[in-house]
Amino acid sequence: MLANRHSSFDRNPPVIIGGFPLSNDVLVVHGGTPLKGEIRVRGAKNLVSKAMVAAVLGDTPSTLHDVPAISDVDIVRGLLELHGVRTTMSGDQTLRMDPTNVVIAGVDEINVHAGSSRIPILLCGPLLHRLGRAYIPNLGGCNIGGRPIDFHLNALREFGAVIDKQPDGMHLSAPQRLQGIKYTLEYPSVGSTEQILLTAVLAEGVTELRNAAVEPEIIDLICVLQKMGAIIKVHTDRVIEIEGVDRLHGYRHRPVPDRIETGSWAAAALATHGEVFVRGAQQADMMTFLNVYRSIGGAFDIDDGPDGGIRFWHPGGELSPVALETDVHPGLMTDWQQPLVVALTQAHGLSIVHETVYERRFGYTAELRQMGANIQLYRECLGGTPCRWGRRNFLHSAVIAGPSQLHAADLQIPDLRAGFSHLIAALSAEGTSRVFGVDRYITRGYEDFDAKLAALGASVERP
Ligand SMILES: CC(=O)N[C@H]1[C@@H](OP(=O)(O)OP(=O)(O)OC[C@H]2O[C@@H](n3ccc(=O)[nH]c3=O)[C@H](O)[C@@H]2O)O[C@H](CO)[C@@H](O)[C@@H]1O
Ligand SMILES: C=C(OP(=O)(O)O)C(=O)O
Repeated sequence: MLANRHSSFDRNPPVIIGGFPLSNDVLVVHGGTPLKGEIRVRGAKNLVSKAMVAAVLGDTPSTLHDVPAISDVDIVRGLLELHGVRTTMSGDQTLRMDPTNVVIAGVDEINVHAGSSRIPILLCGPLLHRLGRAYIPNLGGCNIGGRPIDFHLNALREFGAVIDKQPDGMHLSAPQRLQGIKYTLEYPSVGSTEQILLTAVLAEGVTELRNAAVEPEIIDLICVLQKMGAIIKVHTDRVIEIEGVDRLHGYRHRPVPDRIETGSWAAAALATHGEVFVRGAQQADMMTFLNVYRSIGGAFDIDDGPDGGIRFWHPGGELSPVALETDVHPGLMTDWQQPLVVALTQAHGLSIVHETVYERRFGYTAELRQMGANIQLYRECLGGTPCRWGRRNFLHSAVIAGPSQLHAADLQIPDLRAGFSHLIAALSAEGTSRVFGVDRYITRGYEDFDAKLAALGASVERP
């Protein structure tokens, strides 16, 4: 039985007294110690889970190396198993997936995964191709905005899928082989681009996708699909062309490293005046982050030899304020925003952060304010570019006045990256904080973070 902390939590919510769950899902953090040492990042959460879904498209087994031990991987593994894909994980975190006998899973079994992650919707195309029908439970993922799935559903309908939306999930069928489409995304959504890729590769004819997302994890998914036998051309200006083929086989793949985890530890090094070597991190996909890091006053050094990585540190002196906008790739990734904001509470002056990808990704700043940070939220687009959330009553711009001496607090984590940013804040604050919800949220995307914190000399304990 695979671990699924989310669904078991959802079915058996802990007793809550005084606003905090009474469980051992808490990390006690004695702040004030600079993080110093080395940790390793594995394959990116946002590629590994999609590559696992891609394995369903093949008619022979696939092997994925360097899979992180995170709960999102457990969830997708559980979903694949329910669909008859046999999975085995070896000691070095290599995952083998055998999709020879894909079956339709029971609705009740699948609903155990309702609300657990965003990944189930990506199974639509692969299951429709393999079985002619699919059942997709309601999605989960971080609560950072409305996160509609209209682009996914519109595209699937154009491919020829019939969709029956029910309160507890979606039943889909493909009365005949899905057909290639010409589709323009309203916004370069990562998930919708992956949906279209995973559906188009086995559809009949050519699919032309315009305004596609081109995040490094998407390019890596295209590499996976190409290894499986797909024909995919990435043109300039966000145009992707997919020539449908009749069959795909298994793949063997080593994923791109997790650039979000890398950025998170980098921000932690800066906020705690520390020095962290992130083994496995690669420069190319971190370029935008590295520019921002340097502008703030952080230092880094790149070792691009075999088994190299990136060393991040606070070089001493004052950190500088910056004006940032999150954006689709190659812009500054939204998932870096939350850890970076904690580092910006230590910069001297006013920083501006305009979140243009999600409309509600600043909720976590309430706890930072409680710790002494000076952060004001605004409905206006404070960056250079008006975004989709301007004039629509969303607090999606932040002004951070620093530096602030953070002090300890009890913190309730609201989502994955916010959780890591709360952890960074607690590590850099004076005194002892309790961070609640670490197992529920942080394990979604950070492998073995207790051990990594210990390796970096953090003073943390489990009560
Ligand atoms: C598992 C995974 O890979 N998650 C990542 C993925 O999320 P995810 O794939 O869910 O994010 P999207 O890129 O799809 O979402 C971006 C924006 O598009 C909107 N949208 C999306 C789909 C749709 O049908 N309609 C619509 O309006 C969303 O509400 C959001 O405002 O990309 C995000 C943007 O890089 C990252 O923050 C997430 O970490
Ligand atoms: C938003 C994130 O993930 P998800 O899309 O899985 O909720 C994230 O990884 O920060």
